Amino acid sequence: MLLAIDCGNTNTVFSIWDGEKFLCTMRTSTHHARTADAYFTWFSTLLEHYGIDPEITEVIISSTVPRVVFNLRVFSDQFFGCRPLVVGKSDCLLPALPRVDQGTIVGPDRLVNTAGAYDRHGGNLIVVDFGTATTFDVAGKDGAYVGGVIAPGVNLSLEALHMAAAALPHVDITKPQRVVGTNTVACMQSGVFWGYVGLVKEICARIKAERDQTMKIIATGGLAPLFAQTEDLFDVIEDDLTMHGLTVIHKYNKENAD
Ligand SMILES: Nc1ncnc2c1ncn2[C@@H]1O[C@H](COP(=O)(O)OP(=O)(O)O)[C@@H](O)[C@H]1O
Ligand SMILES: CC(C)(COP(=O)(O)O)[C@@H](O)C(=O)NCCC(=O)O
Ligand SMILES: [K+]
Repeated sequence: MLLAIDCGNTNTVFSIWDGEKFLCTMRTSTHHARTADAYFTWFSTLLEHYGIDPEITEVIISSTVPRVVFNLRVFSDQFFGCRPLVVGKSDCLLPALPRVDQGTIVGPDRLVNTAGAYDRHGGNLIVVDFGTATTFDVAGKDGAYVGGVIAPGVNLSLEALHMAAAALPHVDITKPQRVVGTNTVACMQSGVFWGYVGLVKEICARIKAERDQTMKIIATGGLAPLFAQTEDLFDVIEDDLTMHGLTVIHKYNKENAD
């Protein structure tokens, strides 16, 4: 079985893929100093809780935080006796090569999102991922990553207000009832929520105009459903898109290994 690990700047998600479906998904905060032993203690406790005893023989990792890869490699080697495939490393093949400026290192999560979305929907796509950053990943007709947009994440924006302004509290995002807030929290939520609705609409419209294409918009990340509540921002929401992309890349590497 395959263990797929998606490490973002905030959370690290582990999913076990039995070849047909995900058996379980587990989430922990991203912390580069977490040791292989600590991962295993957490991992095996949750497996026991779910009553799953999978035989993991392969591991694939996508990490936007380079430093965590070391301990995840040790985890993989020590507990499953295998060398993980790490997206973005030269020995990890991609179904389609990114078309970006020479020397640019694309976030592996964005390459994985693009591969996962292309596998499900074909080409000409915009993937909107509400993570620590909000990213727009554009897939060309052949499924290659052809560039995108990086904007501050929703929670990061709220946190930045709190950090920089003495009178602004820590606030969780929610859809405000009205645009005009009548208290500080409502004003902040309005600014970020409606600001993001506008940001998503404008960026997607401009991408479509620039590429002169109709493009399907796929949203992923925990906050995608919140933004879908209001307007028709996305064609589809898929919370398992990054994990699906990892299985696609893993399969491609197995089939094309020499
Ligand atoms: N279902 C959810 N509801 C509210 N906030 C969420 C949800 N899922 C994730 N978040 C928040 O969204 C932000 C990004 O999380 P995540 O998607 O895990 O980011 P990353 O992939 O960059 O680690 C974090 O601040 C996280 O707490
Ligand atoms: C843009 C990102 C910070 C998003 O990371 P995330 O929100 O998933 O933690 C990550 O994809 C990254 O570090 N990218 C490198 C630069 C690039 O993709 O062009
Ligand atoms: K992400």
